Amino acid sequence: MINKRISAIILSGGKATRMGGEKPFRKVNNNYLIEKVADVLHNMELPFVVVFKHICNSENSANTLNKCDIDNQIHIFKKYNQTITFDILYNKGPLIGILSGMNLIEGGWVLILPCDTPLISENSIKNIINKIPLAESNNCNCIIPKHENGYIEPLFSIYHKSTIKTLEKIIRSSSGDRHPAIRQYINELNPLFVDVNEIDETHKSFVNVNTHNDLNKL
Ligand SMILES: Nc1nc2c(ncn2[C@@H]2O[C@H](COP(=O)(O)OP(=O)(O)OP(=O)(O)O)[C@@H](O)[C@H]2O)c(=O)[nH]1
Repeated sequence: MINKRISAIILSGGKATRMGGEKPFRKVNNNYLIEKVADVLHNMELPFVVVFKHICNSENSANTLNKCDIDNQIHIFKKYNQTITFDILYNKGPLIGILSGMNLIEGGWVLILPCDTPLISENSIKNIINKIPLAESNNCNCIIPKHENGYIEPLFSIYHKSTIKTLEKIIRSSSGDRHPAIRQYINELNPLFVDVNEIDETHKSFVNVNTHNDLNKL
């Protein structure tokens, strides 16, 4: 049984422009893409919040979710019996997804996962969660996998709920159409960077699906 101080957020919004939209509900074999990630969390008995895109499909608030979106979202709610929610702002990128999910989580550590990593393994999640005691003893408030070349995996990371104030500040100060940068969030935190090989030596858990070609290769 996983410690209840840990919850997860599955980021399931975004425009998915490279895929032509609707990334969470693209079919992989007989499952939706998002179910690959949700199944792993479900098997681990980790509570989670799924954050879908803002209920308006455009700046025009009259253009809201269609029936198919809603049916798919209800399917996820019924299948896992976990909270589903929506971005509180339109088109602001993954940070608004994290904030929208964190708003519904009482406290503790929050594992952030994208919906588009169908090769994610239970072991990789256990490995990052096992870094929490080290983060706590070093007063770190997030745990971020890092590759040898310096590339980081901020959407397969753990953040402490106490970082929500920093997140709100960054989102509030962002302007125009540009998405607030996740790097800016991390720069204001005290991260524990961990070698990706300690999380998943195959790196498969970090492989994300962006195009139809990526989907066909699975
Ligand atoms: N809730 C939420 N999730 C997002 C948002 N933007 C991206 N994501 C999620 O973050 C993960 C990585 O997304 P990307 O592939 O970088 O962006 P995308 O918008 O899905 O796709 P592209 O438009 O092709 O870049 C995916 O799981 C997305 O569902 C957002 O604005 N809100």
